[in-house]
Amino acid sequence: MSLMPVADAQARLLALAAPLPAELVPVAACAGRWLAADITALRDQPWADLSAMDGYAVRASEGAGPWHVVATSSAGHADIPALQPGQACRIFTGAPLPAGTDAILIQENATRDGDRLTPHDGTLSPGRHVRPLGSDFRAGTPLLNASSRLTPGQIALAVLGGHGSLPVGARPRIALLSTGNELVAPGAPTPPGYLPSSNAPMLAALLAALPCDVIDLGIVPDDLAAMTQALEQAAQADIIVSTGGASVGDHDYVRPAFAAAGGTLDFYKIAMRPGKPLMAGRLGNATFLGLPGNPVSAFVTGTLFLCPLVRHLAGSRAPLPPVVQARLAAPLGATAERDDYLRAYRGADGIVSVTSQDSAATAAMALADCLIRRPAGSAPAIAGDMVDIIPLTA
Ligand SMILES: Nc1nc2c(c(=O)[nH]1)N[C@H]1C(S)=C(S)[C@@H](COP(=O)(O)OP(=O)(O)OC[C@H]3O[C@@H](n4cnc5c(N)ncnc54)[C@H](O)[C@@H]3O)O[C@H]1N2
Ligand code: MOO
Repeated sequence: MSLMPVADAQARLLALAAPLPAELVPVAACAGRWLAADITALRDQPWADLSAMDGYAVRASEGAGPWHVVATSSAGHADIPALQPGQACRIFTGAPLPAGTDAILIQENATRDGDRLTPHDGTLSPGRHVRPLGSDFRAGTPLLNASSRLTPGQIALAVLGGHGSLPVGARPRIALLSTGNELVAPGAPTPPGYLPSSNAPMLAALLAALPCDVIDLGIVPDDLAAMTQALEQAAQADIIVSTGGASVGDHDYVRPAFAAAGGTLDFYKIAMRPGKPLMAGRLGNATFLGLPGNPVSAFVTGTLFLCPLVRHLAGSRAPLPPVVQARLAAPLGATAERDDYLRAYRGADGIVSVTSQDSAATAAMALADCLIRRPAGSAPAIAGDMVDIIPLTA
């Protein structure tokens, strides 16, 4: 089987499943979700001409005063009587200006003696310290576009626009399966022949910044029947992810088990390093992603395939990780027939690839804050060359 280019494999993976249906979610739970519809303001903001300061509402044309303070306006009250010439209204931040006033004299700039109010100087322009009705937005104004990923600021805007719930893409459910007779649970004793299973906690951490629910189904032994049963059980989820058992060894049961469970494989083996034995397909209503077992390979393929799939199902229309250009601090060798995704970090003099690029080298991987993408067939690069990098952020 020939190796599939990374971009083709990403496109095929995303084509395997449509975004999940939208659901109406209370605003307090909408952070990081993708909007499923355009959002329009249901109210004017501010709802009236409001004071931006604590002080007195007056008529600016009477700037020299003095005024007679006859009323009080505070936030949460709407029925303030209209003022006559020569009258002022005590007012607090966020309160509506009475009819007949058009400016705020802040209290630090005035002297009050009983009901008599005198400004310290006579200059006051209309609109001073006033937030006019609808100056933030008017009812009917488009506020947010479908497919935006909701930020804290956008949530504030939607709430002030009158929305208590928003239509957002549903949270994909992701079932994780770790395969291998050699694996024990994190923190469990590791007698000779055993090692702690790190892939599921790593993937859960990778997904923690995305709106999704992770179900860790634990460690499955290298056994066709056990793996087949585990896959059938996992098919309740929207996405099934396995790690390990993806290669061609005698104990690599994931592909035969996937077939035995009734799955349809869409592609296998990608032209990338690390991550070559990646596979994807459909099993029932779930999309299946089989990641290689090496911890670094699982991390890189999790970043380039699993996270985009989750974003796509959750409603993102640009689910692939952004690629940016950056300057190399040190030379890099040529690449062969696969794209290289080098673990690297952004140093003071540019991008530095970590010392070991072995797909089992977790100590080196843990130093990385970006991946350098080097296409197959690249010539050697020297310090100062520009390269593509993928920042390792959610
Ligand atoms: N003859 C060939 N051998 C291999 C090829 C090949 O093309 N021909 N491909 C190599 C490549 S590339 C990779 S990547 C690995 C992937 O192998 P598997 O997906 O089958 O992974 P395993 O054999 O199950 O495990 C590999 C390695 O990773 C450790 N591992 C597995 N799961 C976990 C886990 N949850 N936490 C921590 N570490 C884990 C496992 O113990 C092995 O050391 O195949 C190459 N071989
Ligand atoms: O393609 Mo493998 O993931 O190099 O170790």
